[in-house]
Amino acid sequence: MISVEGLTVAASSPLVQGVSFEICGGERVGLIGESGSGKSLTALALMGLLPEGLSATGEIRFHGKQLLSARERELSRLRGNELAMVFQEPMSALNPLMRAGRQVAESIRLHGGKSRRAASRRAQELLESVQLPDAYRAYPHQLSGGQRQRVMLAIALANDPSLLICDEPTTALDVTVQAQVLDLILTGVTERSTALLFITHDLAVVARVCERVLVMLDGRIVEEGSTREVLTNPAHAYTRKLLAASDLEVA
Ligand SMILES: Nc1ncnc2c1ncn2[C@@H]1O[C@H](COP(=O)(O)OP(=O)(O)OP(=O)(O)O)[C@@H](O)[C@H]1O
Repeated sequence: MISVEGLTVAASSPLVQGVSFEICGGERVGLIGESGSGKSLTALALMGLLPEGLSATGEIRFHGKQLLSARERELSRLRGNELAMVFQEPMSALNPLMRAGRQVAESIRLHGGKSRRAASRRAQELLESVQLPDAYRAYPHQLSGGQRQRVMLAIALANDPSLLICDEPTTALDVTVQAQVLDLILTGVTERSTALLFITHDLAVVARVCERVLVMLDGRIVEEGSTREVLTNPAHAYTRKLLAASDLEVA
């Protein structure tokens, strides 16, 4: 479904180097590694959203299409439709002046060609599916951090994407809220057979959510395997260090 081959992201020097991996339809893959290891830049390169001044080389194929050489018009057609992303900070991704329900509905209308009425109805259903039945008319500032992140999830899943990328979606939330948002992500992708690339530095989250895991260090993938394999029998010294530093108990 998506395959990344020799992805390098560079400013004046390389920040991500020769990264290769594949994600199959419906597969849930974790991307772990310490701060600055290149996880977010890898995700942004997949979305075609790298900050100015950074350039990507290599190959990213999504359903056979080359993304790195795709025109912006093609990429924006894919984003929010086939390819969706949830960021760490929902407030910066939401429009503060637009009611939550309308933001979900707009995302449906932009890609789905539904009538205004049908899109509003679907937006309400999506808000119910993330357990926010009363949020349609709320503005983002009237919602809590966890509620905003659930609105973002409803927007990201609105058009049944084939790949959802989550970049530390629960890091800014309270622990109890984290678990709820994680469950909703898991349910949302499972129901749709959406593949998931989940970026986190929390191994417990990986153990709960992901079937396979990629470990990044200094811009490269240093280990990959099934979550169980990597967490019970890590091959790379860095992965062993990550495991030792976590309080994860792997049976
Ligand atoms: N716009 C930019 N220009 C130059 N360097 C950048 C830019 N964005 C990120 N970097 C650098 O690239 C490296 C990788 O950053 P990235 O954000 O991908 O790390 P990360 O693994 O996602 O970290 P975190 O867990 O803190 O989000 C870091 O050293 C960072 O300082």
